[in-house]
Amino acid sequence: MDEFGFIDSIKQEAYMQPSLIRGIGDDGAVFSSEAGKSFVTCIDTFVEGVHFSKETMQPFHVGYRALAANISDLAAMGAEPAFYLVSIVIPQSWEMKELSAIYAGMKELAKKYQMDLIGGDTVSGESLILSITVIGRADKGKARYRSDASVGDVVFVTGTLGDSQAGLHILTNQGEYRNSNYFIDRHRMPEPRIPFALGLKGLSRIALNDISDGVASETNEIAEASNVTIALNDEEIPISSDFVQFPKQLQHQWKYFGGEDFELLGTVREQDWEEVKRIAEKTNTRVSKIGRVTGGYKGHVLLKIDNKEERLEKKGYNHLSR
Ligand SMILES: Nc1ncnc2c1ncn2[C@@H]1O[C@H](COP(=O)(O)OP(=O)(O)OP(=O)(O)O)[C@@H](O)[C@H]1O
Ligand SMILES: Cc1ncc(C[n+]2csc(CCOP(=O)(O)O)c2C)c(N)n1
Ligand SMILES: [Mg+2]
Ligand SMILES: [Mg+2]
Ligand SMILES: [Mg+2]
Repeated sequence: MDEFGFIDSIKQEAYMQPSLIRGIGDDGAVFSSEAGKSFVTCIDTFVEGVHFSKETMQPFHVGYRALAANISDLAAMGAEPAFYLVSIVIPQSWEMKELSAIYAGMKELAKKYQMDLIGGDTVSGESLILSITVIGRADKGKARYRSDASVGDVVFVTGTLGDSQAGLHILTNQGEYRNSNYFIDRHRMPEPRIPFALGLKGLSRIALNDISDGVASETNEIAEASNVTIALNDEEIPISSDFVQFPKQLQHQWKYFGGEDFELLGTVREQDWEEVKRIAEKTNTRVSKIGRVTGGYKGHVLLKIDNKEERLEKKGYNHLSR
């Protein structure tokens, strides 16, 4: 199969989004804007040897995880997913059936959110790289920013933290672990929190960020963007029941600095916290209050742990720490 045959093979037979005018097959895709809506776009890249290896993921997971990370950014912006474009760099060593499986992984998740694949690019290269652009829409004035935290807000997080790195650890280390499939799935097939994020549309103000690099890094991002201090409480950080089987030091490392959990971190007014809990229940999403926004130092995160309060540094997965 050549480049054009490949493009034909990944093309959807029918599109789901009514605003799409022209999808795959021309120099660009065309879709119409909608009254009262703003577009939101995000791009993230997924690289063999950096984000995955043949040891940690099957081709299906590669596609699923790469698109999930992008949809998670749409959730963090309060946007409803609509379209995606995929740029793929393909090494000689990857077979056509593996490439089809990558697209099957993306398609499974795309179908869930009625997203259409409307374009991309195909080139050969040395390692497998997927770069995905997603396009979503938010009601005008309702995109959610990292800069919207205010003193007095409740800080919350969805799901449990550290599971993805526990899964990666299981996949790359020998050993017997309880519930290993749960942790492996959390690493390979994270669930973007779209229903929860869209359920919060009614709130007048909420700061949101998604956890790709670890809650320490993302909490610092909100604190910096909003010019506030955020105080977290270690005892309130949610972990899954079998997370305690790992050494204490690894638990600490993974939940604060591990990343790839793709949970949402947010801050809301105290009086809106009940509504957040109601929407979480309605959308089957676990949510936990983990701290408070306070005044004082601007752009700092403090962590109460073992009866001490210390600074939680903006450390975590960083591609350019050299
Ligand atoms: N190479 C780049 N060129 C232009 N803008 C960039 C580049 N890299 C990042 N950005 C922009 O910087 C901001 C922060 O991006 P960042 O990638 O840190 O966020 P994220 O996608 O939520 O996190 P992650 O990549 O860890 O999932 C975004 O506005 C992003 O578009
Ligand atoms: C084989 C293998 N080795 C290491 C890791 C760990 N890892 C890679 S990227 C990243 C942060 C998120 O990246 P980004 O900021 O690009 O979203 C993390 C925690 C992995 N997933 N697979
Ligand atoms: Mg990014
Ligand atoms: Mg993000
Ligand atoms: Mg990152």
